[in-house]
Amino acid sequence: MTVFVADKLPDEAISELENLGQNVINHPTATASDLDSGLSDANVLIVRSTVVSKSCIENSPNLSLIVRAGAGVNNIDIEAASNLGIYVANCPGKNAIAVAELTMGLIVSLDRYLGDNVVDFKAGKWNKATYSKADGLYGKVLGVIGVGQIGSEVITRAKAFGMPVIAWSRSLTPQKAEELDIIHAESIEEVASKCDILSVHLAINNQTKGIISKEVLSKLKDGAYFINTSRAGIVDEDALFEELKSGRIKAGLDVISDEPEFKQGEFTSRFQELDNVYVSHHIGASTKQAQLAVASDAVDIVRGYVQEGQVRNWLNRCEHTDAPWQLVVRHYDKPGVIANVMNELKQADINAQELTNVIFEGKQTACCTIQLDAEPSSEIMKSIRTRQDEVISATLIQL
Ligand SMILES: NC(=O)c1ccc[n+]([C@@H]2O[C@H](COP(=O)([O-])OP(=O)(O)OC[C@H]3O[C@@H](n4cnc5c(N)ncnc54)[C@H](O)[C@@H]3O)[C@@H](O)[C@H]2O)c1
Ligand SMILES: O=C(O)CC[C@@H](O)C(=O)O
Repeated sequence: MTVFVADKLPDEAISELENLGQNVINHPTATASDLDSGLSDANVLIVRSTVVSKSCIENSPNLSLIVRAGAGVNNIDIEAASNLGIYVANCPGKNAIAVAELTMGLIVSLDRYLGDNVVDFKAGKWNKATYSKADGLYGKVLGVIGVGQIGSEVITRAKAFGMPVIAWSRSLTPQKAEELDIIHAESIEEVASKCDILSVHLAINNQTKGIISKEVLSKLKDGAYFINTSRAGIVDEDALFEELKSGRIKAGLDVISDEPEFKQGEFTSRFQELDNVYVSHHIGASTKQAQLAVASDAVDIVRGYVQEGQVRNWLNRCEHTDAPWQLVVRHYDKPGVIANVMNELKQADINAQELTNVIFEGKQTACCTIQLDAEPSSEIMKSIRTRQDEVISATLIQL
């Protein structure tokens, strides 16, 4: 197989892929436009933030697996991949600690004006007078939106700072909050109005786009900090800009909507004109520790695929087929048995949606489970059962 790596992965990961016997094409500086015209040979594509568009997917005839070496998958056109039966997988949680560390770093930096301290120092200015006005973090309430892998790591670290935590997450119950020793909020607005620092850790999708709305931001206390290390689209960025311009709040952002695709070069952003915002260069995941952990997970996904045909962390699998019937056929393990069962179903225009076949010790017998979109008639069932040299039993289950 050919594995195309369209982003920077550690050298160790490239060697591991080669050691799997794969033909590896390593393109660490690839951009979306490099991929848009398609990859003629690639069977597997590994990316970090590089955009994998519909055009790339539709013009890559041999592509069967896309691995996101990271958590968020909004840079991959998953619908286009699903339409062509291409697996999409990611590496969740492997960079969560790194992002949580940056989150705490942004909070400390805002409180102590660390960015400005350094800029003034390099410019030959001593400014203890201005930078001695930090508030301190102990006892400040941290609001967390999204208690997933990163949100959980942030909570752990906030507690070590002596910061009480109030959180909202779609699956956070009062009981779970009690177990985590945090305060449960009924809504994002409630968190925003009660916290001193609001940090967002949601995945971006149709439901979460713009979820940190103008209204949510307006609920923040005067002097509050807003931290975003998730995705720019989670927040109404125009509303955020206006709040920051008014000087009412401060922000630490690792993600902004005009983030350049290139890794190094000149660029402009409206946030550059504001003193009360620190923008880091989308480096949440970029510690050596996290990159090694993510890359090793990505290689492991490829290993499972090429060696066992299994895709770990498969994201675009249909969770529920809605198949109303399941046919379980225990059978002798010999050629044509499943084909004969499928032929019976085909003649009745019944579609098999998911099919698994497992084999018993001794390799004499096997069991095939088939999910069906319609009920086979008693004649079909009888016909399947009649082949006694092939079929041990055939059972129909309504799901
Ligand atoms: N700055 C960086 O470099 C960096 C690195 C890693 C991840 N991220 C971003 O952080 C996000 C979170 O990462 P994670 O590892 O914690 O992921 P995760 O899957 O563990 O957590 C995602 C959270 O989003 C919530 N969520 C998802 N869909 C939702 C919906 N429709 N409504 C309400 N809540 C919803 C989940 O319930 C969960 O709490 C990623 O999706 C990615 O965009 C950024
Ligand atoms: O790979 C990166 O540099 C960023 C990854 C990060 O945004 C993620 O979602 O995992």
